Amino acid sequence: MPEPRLEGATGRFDKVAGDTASLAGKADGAGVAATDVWLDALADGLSQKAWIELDLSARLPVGLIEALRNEVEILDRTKAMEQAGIGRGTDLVKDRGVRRDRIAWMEGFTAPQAELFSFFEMIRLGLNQRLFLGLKRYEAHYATYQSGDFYRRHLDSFRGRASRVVSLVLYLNESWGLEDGGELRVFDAMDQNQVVGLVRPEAGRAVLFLSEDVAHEVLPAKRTRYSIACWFRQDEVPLPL
Ligand SMILES: O=C(O)CCC(=O)C(=O)O
Ligand SMILES: [Fe+2]
Repeated sequence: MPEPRLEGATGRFDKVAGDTASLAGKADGAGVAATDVWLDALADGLSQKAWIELDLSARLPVGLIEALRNEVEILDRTKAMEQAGIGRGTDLVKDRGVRRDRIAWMEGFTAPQAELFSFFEMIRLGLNQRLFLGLKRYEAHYATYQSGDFYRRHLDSFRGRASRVVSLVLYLNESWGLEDGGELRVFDAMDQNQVVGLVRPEAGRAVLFLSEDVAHEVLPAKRTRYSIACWFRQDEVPLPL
């Protein structure tokens, strides 16, 4: 019975679905229904194969990707980005043999970040409603990989920690060619030696995957590569990853 389910979905979702519709420039019922169908596809992708590749360029407000790229370019140029590590707090290890990117955590205060955060919030609620994941919040950072930088194969979360549950990576790079390298290599959730995807970090492309199950790796970039990584988490306060 699809109708009652959809009605229930939009009912519980009113505020967020409304935000999304206005983000997409259509505040009508069709916009809300289209968002529901899209969220269904995300949930299906995660539950069936643990990861999904997306094109968010038409889903995000016009100009947002460019505005975010401008922000990260400024952060990068002003040396406001810090060497990324592995782990958190006292467990944080900065190992340049594993990852070489630099990051800047997002606070959501600038207009582009606030718009992006309302989009993340819509995804958080949409996934909770469909997959009962109990995602309480999300955290996000910009990342820059300079030419030669990489991030070796890893999982974003360790099983059983109930911390990072769903990962989302959004790319911000215009005209990224094959010769630019820097693809995200995605491994099978069941067999970490089997490559199941190679995602070019082109502006508007994104990947969504289960943080505990899907190993992935950033191949060496051959020019500066900008992205945003976001993690939807089950814990209220940051626990070690
Ligand atoms: O930028 C990417 O493609 C993935 C980054 C990543 O795996 C991470 O930050 O954990
Ligand atoms: Fe990762």
